[in-house]
Amino acid sequence: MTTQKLVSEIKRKGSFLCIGLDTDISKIPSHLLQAQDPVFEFNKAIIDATHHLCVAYKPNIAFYEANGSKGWDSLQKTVRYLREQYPEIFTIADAKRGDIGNTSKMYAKAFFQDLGFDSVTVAPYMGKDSIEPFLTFNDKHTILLALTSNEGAFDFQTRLVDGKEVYKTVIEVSKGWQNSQNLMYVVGATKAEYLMEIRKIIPNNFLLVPGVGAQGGSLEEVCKYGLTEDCGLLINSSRGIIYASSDTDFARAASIKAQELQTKMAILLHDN
Ligand SMILES: O=C(O)c1cc(=O)[nH]c(=O)n1[C@@H]1O[C@H](COP(=O)(O)O)[C@@H](O)[C@H]1O
Repeated sequence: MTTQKLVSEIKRKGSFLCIGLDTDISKIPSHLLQAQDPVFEFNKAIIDATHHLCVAYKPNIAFYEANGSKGWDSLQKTVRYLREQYPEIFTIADAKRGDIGNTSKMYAKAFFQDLGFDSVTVAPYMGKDSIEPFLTFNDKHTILLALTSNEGAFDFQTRLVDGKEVYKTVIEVSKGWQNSQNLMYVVGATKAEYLMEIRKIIPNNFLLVPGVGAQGGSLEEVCKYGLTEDCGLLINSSRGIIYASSDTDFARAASIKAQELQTKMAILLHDN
């Protein structure tokens, strides 16, 4: 999907919500466990109930890999379902990959070609040649971890090296790579106070912002410095939406939570 198309969907829906499909088999309502593929049935119900309120879904690959080949099957079915039923939705493989060039080439093939995701999250630690294979795909997006939402972000990312925070160096250097127009960046909602500085370096790039809801980040705080003319934000919530209820009404409960965020987003977009 092109960035232009993503922006037009954001404007059309009045939403920059990304729903995280961190589908944990141990948290799925018990009535679904008799289904042949409970994870897919859960995802399908969540998607059907919320697709009009969000612009993106982000399956976290760990939750699927943890179920072995069955998990990979559930993932494949989920992405196929999204592409066929809701082709206007932006899909994110939250895989946090990145390796030497020929290995990254295989990761890029797996997520962009085989599974058909629009984007994938990658870790910048191994540098340019570990990211370039992802960037060569047209109309696919590589989402680089910049400043993450967790406490461990302070271990390396905010450390000064040659007088500059490591996360700033990651953003500045990656901006110079070939096909860097295909880059988006992860900035945790719990780190909203850093966004003014980040926007000075990348005034327009899209940011994937996880950490509202369960991790305590604030939507309003993120928007204060993160919003751009073209929105420039995808705000993710996973547990706060998909586990709003553990009963038979789980999909409806998820749509109520998504609606709460979408309503706030529509106002923020309007006032921007
Ligand atoms: O890359 C991510 O999506 C990510 C980066 C980050 O800095 N923090 C973070 O929480 N995430 C992911 O975003 C999701 C957050 O889930 P909730 O805290 O349940 O909303 C999880 O899938 C995390 O793996």
